Amino acid sequence: MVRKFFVGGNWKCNGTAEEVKKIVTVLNEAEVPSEDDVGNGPFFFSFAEVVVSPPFVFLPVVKGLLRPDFHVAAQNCWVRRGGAFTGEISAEMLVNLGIPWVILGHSERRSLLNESNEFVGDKVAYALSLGLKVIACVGETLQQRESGSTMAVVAAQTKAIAANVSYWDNVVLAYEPVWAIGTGKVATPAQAQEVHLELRKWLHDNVGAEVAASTRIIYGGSVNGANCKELAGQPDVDGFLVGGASLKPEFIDIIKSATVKSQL
Ligand SMILES: O=C(CO)COP(=O)(O)O
Repeated sequence: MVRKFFVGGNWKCNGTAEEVKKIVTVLNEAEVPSEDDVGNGPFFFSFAEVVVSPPFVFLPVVKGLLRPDFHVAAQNCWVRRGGAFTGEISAEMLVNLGIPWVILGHSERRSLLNESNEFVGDKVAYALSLGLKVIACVGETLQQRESGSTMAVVAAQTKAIAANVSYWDNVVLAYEPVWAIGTGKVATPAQAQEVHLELRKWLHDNVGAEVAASTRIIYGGSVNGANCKELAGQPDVDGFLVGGASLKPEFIDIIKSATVKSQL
């Protein structure tokens, strides 16, 4: 089963107009492997799908300047049709601007803005209904991990997402343990693989074998240029959602870790 390696850069609430242009220049000048470089391994992985997610206000400029083989994502969108919702950005607006992807259910929104599993599920449903592709995030807190409830937590989050998906080709599942986000404390490759495998089993048992085999499950949480290769070597890690390091030139090294798949 071909699962194209996926590397997302979540810029979060960072950057000035000048800084954003500089990051785009670095991305545009990067030499990244072609499909030929990585497409001949036993799993026929082709070169990574790269999606960067600037803050809303920079989306048009980034989309306008970014190389055509990389794409952009919004970091959120409103749960239903736009209207009298001050401060919100609707899925219709993203479609209107030609933004193909949206990140939904990020842990920072779940914890800081109280987004529940159901609310995230409703957002997923609405975004998908308009043809947007969704990076849907799940992940446990340190307390949940230490109390042994990691799988129960991510399964409940995934269930609320899955209940709203009928076409899985437009969904990437991002496993982002909260304790690893922005902390410099990355999950070990074994810890990441363990949860990714469980998530794939969950998809197998609750959605179907084909969806489980074809859906990209990506890891996020303190991924950097130094740890990405070992993580990418895990069989059920299909790419990354990168925060801090996506603002730096080492993001290119993370993209290049896609080549690890062809060497497995
Ligand atoms: O939240 C993340 C990506 O969505 C991960 O952030 P860091 O890579 O900064 O830990």
